[in-house]
Amino acid sequence: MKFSANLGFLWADRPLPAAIRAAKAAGFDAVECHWPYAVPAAEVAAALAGTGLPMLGLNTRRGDVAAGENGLSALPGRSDEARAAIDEAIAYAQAVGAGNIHVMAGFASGEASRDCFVANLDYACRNAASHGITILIEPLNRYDAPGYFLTTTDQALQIMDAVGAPNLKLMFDCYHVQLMEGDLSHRLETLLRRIGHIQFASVPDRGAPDHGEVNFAHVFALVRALGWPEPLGAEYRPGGDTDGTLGWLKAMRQG
Ligand SMILES: O=C(O)C(=O)[C@H](O)CO
Ligand SMILES: [Mg+2]
Repeated sequence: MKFSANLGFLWADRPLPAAIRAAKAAGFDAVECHWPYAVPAAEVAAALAGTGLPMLGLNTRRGDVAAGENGLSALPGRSDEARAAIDEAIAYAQAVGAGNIHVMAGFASGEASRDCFVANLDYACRNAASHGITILIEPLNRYDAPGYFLTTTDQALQIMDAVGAPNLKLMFDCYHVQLMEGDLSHRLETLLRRIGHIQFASVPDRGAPDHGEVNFAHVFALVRALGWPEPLGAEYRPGGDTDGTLGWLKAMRQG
């Protein structure tokens, strides 16, 4: 089983290059991040080369975070900014060798937002395709992100079908899916073909995957049995020193 450290949460107290080195030292197989844009891509690329870890993915900018924005691509009237964020993400992903970009929808609802999201995803997929980059969309749960445009896997599939691009996939975050829909095992089995990346955290507290209402030993074994070849993304809040939360990883390595 391979695992990716999400450096938006794990070792988030360290500069990104140091966090990449910490993930390597802890035994992760890959890393992924949220919004790396404050760090020059060359510094991230050098840390990746030094550790040999791949960067799996990153997110598009959220917009005006201080004003509470959480993505731009489903906001009618904001497509110029949304597409600039997509262009920026593609350039950064290319520079660090990341294969996935999560295009963030934002707080929105209704038909105009849906059409706007579909059009911006079409733009993202067309521009990412020539670089071999996959575009991801991720349903977020209503407790952490109330009012976010994309909340369920069914809605994500409808959007993906409307865009119709082969390089548009679902970010299946077990944490969000469990909170919104449950039935993780059946959903993983039936959606696997449409999934581009899998993430996890305990539910409901978004901690390490060694407690809470989801049995991750079962989920990991299922994903392995389904033949999923990619590292699974550990996207949990360590609530302190990350190294002190990695008992689950050591147990997986021993088992
Ligand atoms: O919140 C999540 O689960 C994510 O994966 C996003 O990348 C950050 O909003
Ligand atoms: Mg996630």
